[in-house]
Amino acid sequence: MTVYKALTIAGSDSGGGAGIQADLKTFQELGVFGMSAITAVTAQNTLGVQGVYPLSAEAVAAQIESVATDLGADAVKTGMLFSAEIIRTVAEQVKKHQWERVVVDPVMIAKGGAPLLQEEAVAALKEALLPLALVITPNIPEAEALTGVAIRTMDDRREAARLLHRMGARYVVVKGGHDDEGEETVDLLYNGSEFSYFKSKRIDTRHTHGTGCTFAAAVAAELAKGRHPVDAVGTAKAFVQSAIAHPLGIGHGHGPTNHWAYRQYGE
Ligand SMILES: Nc1ncnc2c1ncn2[C@@H]1O[C@H](COP(=O)(O)OP(=O)(O)O)[C@@H](O)[C@H]1O
Ligand SMILES: Cc1ncc(COP(=O)(O)OP(=O)(O)O)c(N)n1
Repeated sequence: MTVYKALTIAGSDSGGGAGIQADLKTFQELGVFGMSAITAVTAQNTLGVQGVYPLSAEAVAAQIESVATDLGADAVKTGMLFSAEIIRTVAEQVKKHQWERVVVDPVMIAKGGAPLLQEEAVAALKEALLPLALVITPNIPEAEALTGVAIRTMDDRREAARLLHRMGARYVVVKGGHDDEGEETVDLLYNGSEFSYFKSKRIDTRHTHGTGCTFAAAVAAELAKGRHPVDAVGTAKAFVQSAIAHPLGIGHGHGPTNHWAYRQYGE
């Protein structure tokens, strides 16, 4: 039996909806063995982020080395990286282990407004990590912060995607969850020459905590199995749609998505 393996390098969400926890659940649901290197511990629940406790860059590097030198990884996903120092360490590790199937989810701010990346670390993300990404998955505010383009229209999104591709990411997905106009959510994908659009019915719900992590983790899981990035994005869109459409209804705020919905109910 071939065992496909994916490594997530991200923050821990004690509430289980986002971060490392969302990534590992998604890997498992898509039939991929999940491994983790934790960058920061957050005290977090459906009401917000109550605390952020970063690990040292040395601790992050040690976790990655442990995975790389024994188990290996077919794909790698990065999420909350918190500081420029951790970003540079992760970039060095990606290069050292010659990982190519790398998904960079440039996590900056939680939906409730809590910062998960220091402001001065945005430059390091652009310079050190973005050029190593096979797929980058910013939401609209993250694409704006990385490119300086104010995104109001689909044309603006295409412009931001072109710039992100020019910075070195081979496939750019500018997700549409924050564009609350229209009946559909549209994720735009750019491969350097053409655009494709992944559309689904917009679900009217407040239970969207962790959608971005779940989406990027699903892309990484599919890449780990050897899928083409475009097919991986298609599966990720269907996975997250099902996870939002079948909410668990837990917690008192913005609840987590349902990571087993895709397996249980399909798309
Ligand atoms: N209300 C919604 N209905 C359907 N899909 C959604 C909804 N909100 C977000 N999504 C999808 O969830 C994924 C994450 O989107 P987004 O909210 O833009 O990212 P983030 O969680 O990083 O802010 C995308 O595939 C997006 O299309
Ligand atoms: C530890 C941790 N990492 C990432 C996030 C952001 O997750 P995201 O999928 O963008 O979902 P929201 O926080 O925006 O609901 C996080 N919250 N915690």
